[in-house]
Amino acid sequence: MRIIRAKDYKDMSRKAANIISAQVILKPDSVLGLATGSSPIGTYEQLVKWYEKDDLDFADVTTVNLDEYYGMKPENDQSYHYFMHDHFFDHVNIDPSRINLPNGMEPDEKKECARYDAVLRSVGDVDIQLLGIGRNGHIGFNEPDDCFAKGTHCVELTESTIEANKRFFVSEDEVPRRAYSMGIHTIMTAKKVLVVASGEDKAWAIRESCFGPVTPKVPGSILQLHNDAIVIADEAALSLCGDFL
Ligand SMILES: N[C@@H]1[C@@H](O)[C@H](O)[C@@H](COP(=O)(O)O)O[C@@H]1O
Repeated sequence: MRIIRAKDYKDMSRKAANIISAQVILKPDSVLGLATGSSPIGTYEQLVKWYEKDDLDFADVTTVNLDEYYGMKPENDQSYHYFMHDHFFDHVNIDPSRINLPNGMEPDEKKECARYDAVLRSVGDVDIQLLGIGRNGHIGFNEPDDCFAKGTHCVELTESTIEANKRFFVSEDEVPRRAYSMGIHTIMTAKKVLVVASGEDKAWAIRESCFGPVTPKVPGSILQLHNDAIVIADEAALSLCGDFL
C-alpha cells in the first residue's frame, strides 16, 4: 500500500486525477471503477477540465460504479446514477452504453446482484478502482461485518453511514436504509485501487485501514493485501497516522 500525502482536498483531487488520466492516456479502452460521495468530486472536476482542454478522451472507456441506493429512482438527485451524470458523465465524451451501475429500482435482490456480477465479469478486469472511504472504514457500501462480502450484495446501512449521509437529504428519515454494493472480492481484483480521503472525520478510518489489523470490521483494511493500492490523503485525514509515517 502506497500512501501519498496531499496538502488539502484540491491537491488530493489533482493527484488522483493525474493517476486516472495517465491510465486513460496509456490505455484508452480502460475499465474505470468509479465512486460517489464528496471525496471524488474534485477528482471528477479535474478530469472534466482536462477533457475540455482536449487533453483527455473517454470515448473508449468503460465504467463500473461501486454502488447505488436500493429503491432509488435514477432521476432522484440523491441517486448515485444522478450523481455520476451530474459530476462526470454528462461533461465528457463517454459512450452511454459503456456506463454501468447497479439498478436501485430492481426490487429482487438476487436478480440484481446476479445481473451486476455478470456485467462486472463481462467488462473484464477493472484497471483502476477509485474509492472514497466511510468514517467507519466502509468501502463502496461494504459496511463493517463479520466477514468480507465477495460479490454484489444488498446491504443494510449502519447507523454511522446513515448519520454521515443525512447531510445530503432533507431529513434523516429520507436516507435510504439499504443499498446495492460491489463486493470486496470484486474491488480486490481491480489492477489498481486508488483511495481518496480528506478531512479529520476520515482520520480514524485511514489509520485503521492503512495500519490496523486486516479485519472485516474495518472493510478498508483489506486494501493492505492489494498489491497496487494507493491512498491519497490530506494532512487532516492522515492526522492520526503520525507514528506510522
Ligand atoms: N457509498 C459511498 C462510499 O462510496 C463513499 O466512499 C462514502 C464516503 O463518502 P464521502 O466521500 O462523502 O465522505 O459514502 C458513501 O457511503
